[in-house]
Parts: sequence; structure tokens; C-alpha cells
Amino acid sequence: MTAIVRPLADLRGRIRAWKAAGESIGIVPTMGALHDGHLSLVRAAKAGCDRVIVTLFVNPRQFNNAEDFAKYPRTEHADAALLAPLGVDALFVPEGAEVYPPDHATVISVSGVTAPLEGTHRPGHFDGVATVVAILLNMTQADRAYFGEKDWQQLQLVRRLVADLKLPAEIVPCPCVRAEDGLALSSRNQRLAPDARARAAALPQALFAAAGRIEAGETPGAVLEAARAGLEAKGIGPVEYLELRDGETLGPAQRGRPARLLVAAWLDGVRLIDNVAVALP
Ligand SMILES: Nc1ncnc2c1ncn2[C@@H]1O[C@H](COP(=O)(O)OP(=O)(O)OP(=O)(O)O)[C@@H](O)[C@H]1O
Ligand SMILES: CC(C)(CO)[C@@H](O)C(=O)[O-]
Ligand code: BAL
Repeated sequence: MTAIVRPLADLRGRIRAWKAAGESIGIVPTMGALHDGHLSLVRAAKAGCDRVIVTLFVNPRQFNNAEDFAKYPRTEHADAALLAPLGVDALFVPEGAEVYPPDHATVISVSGVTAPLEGTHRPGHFDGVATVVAILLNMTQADRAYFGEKDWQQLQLVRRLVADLKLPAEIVPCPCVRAEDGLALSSRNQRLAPDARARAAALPQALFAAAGRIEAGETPGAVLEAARAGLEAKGIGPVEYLELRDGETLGPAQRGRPARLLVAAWLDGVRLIDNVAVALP
């Protein structure tokens, strides 16, 4: 079983010893309920760092919906057991009051990259993410931090945060891990009833098909309108957004730059997100 570590003073003691021995530290920030997507980040961290800390904190500040926070799966001991065979050095599970003591007064807000998409549909979410990521990087004094491309806009936010605040950690992006039918693995998938889970594969299928049509030269607006209607006809909806964006700034997509097609849609009361690269013709 991987050691479950709290409070911060305990973690800091371990970090001091590792740093004194000249060892590098990688972190994988998570909200727990670990699956193969998280484990792929852990494997990347193990390959790139001497010591690996997985952080588990269900961050209340990034939930703009109290029911979503209440229902978020909490499986700390199962998570520690899953990490054991991977040789993780610590599962850091800070208490809420240690991350946000009652006199906590600092909010980090990253503009630009956070404005559209998730930023529009989950007000306050990205301030919560930016604030907690800065706190976790400082708590762990990580040399490298591993983030999944499944949360594409979050990854661009973290890159901006680290660049703007001159934080010393290197941000390492990791590809999205999918189920056999193409659905991006996500802790929230657990909430899908079996029939809804079977229908969920239509989301990545529509996303990849739309990306292919845009790459083949069809007009993005028409392709995306048809894809949205197709999803809603299959009972996947409402589609909150299905948009082609610049892959880095999340502004309008531009020829000659990497573009990204991003989607968020509801299925059976569960909000699914996904994204794919698009090479503009
Ligand atoms: N399928 C996946 N492939 C690669 N990385 C992933 C995948 N799912 C999650 N991650 C990454 O794991 C890290 C922790 O994510 P988180 O704990 O929120 O998991 P999640 O499954 O995305 O949960 P949620 O249901 O909140 O979306 C993030 O960097 C996220 O991008
Ligand atoms: C990065 C993160 C752990 C911050 O709470 C969270 O947003 C997540 O799990 O992707
Ligand atoms: N994986 C992103 C965290 C969230 O949805 O709140």
C-alpha cells in the first residue's frame, strides 16, 4: 500500500530528505477515484523523476455545483492500493483546512485562456483550479508536474500560470487515455448507468468524425452544427459547447497554428468533456 501522507509537515520532512539526496520530485495532482488515465500520468512521472507524489484533494473551490462536489467519488484507500504496484512514494491527502485555513485570502485568476468553454459554463471553476495548483506546487516543491490532455483547457491554464508566476516546475502534458469504445476515461463516468455508458461512445465518435471532416476541408461551422444535432438526436445533450479553438490560447482557431476541437455535453445527468487535435487544411 502506498503511504497516505498528511499533514504537510510530514510530507515536507520526506521532501527535505529526498532533496538533500539530490533526488528530483514529480507530482501528479488528482481528485482521486483513480483510473487508468491517472495511472498513465503516474507512469510518466515515474519514468521522469526519482520520487513521485500523487496528490489527492477534492478541491471545493473548483466546484461551481454543490451537488457535484457532494457526489464526487471519495475512495482514498482503494486509490492507495492502486498506486502501490507503481512504486509511488507518497499519496498526499491534505485536509481541507490545511489547504484553505479560515484566514486564507488569496485567489489566483488566470485570464484569457480561461475565458471561453469551461470558463463560460463553470463560473469560478478555473480560479479554483489555478489557486489549488499553485498551492499544490508550493506544498510539494515539485520539479515536474504531470497533467492529462483530457482536460485540455486546464492544461493550457496551468502552463500560463507557471509561466506568468515564474514557478520552477516543468509542466508535462500526457495523452488522453480512452476506453476501448473511445470514451475518455473520467472519474465521473462511474455515475453513468449501463445503458447510458453504452451510448456515451457516440461523443468521441462525433468528435473524431467532425475533426476529420474539417481536416478534409469542410466548413467548420456547418460540420459542428451537424455534429451537435447528431449528438442531441442520440440523447447526448444538451451540448454545452462544441467548438474549434486555437490549441494554446483557446482563442479563435487560426490557420498555420495547432487547433483543437473541444466538447462538453450532458448524458444521463453526467457532464462529459473531450477534445481532439485538428490539423487545419
Ligand atoms: N482519461 C485520461 N487520460 C489522461 N489523463 C487524464 C484522464 N482523466 C483524467 N486525467 C488527468 O488526471 C488528472 C486528475 O484528474 P481528475 O482527478 O479530475 O480525474 P478525472 O477523471 O478527470 O475526473 P473528473 O471526473 O473530475 O473529470 C488531470 O490532470 C486530468 O487531466
Ligand atoms: C488539477 C486538479 C487536481 C486541481 O484540483 C483537478 O482540476 C483535476 O483533477 O484535474
Ligand atoms: N478534471 C477536472 C476537474 C474538474 O472537473 O473539476
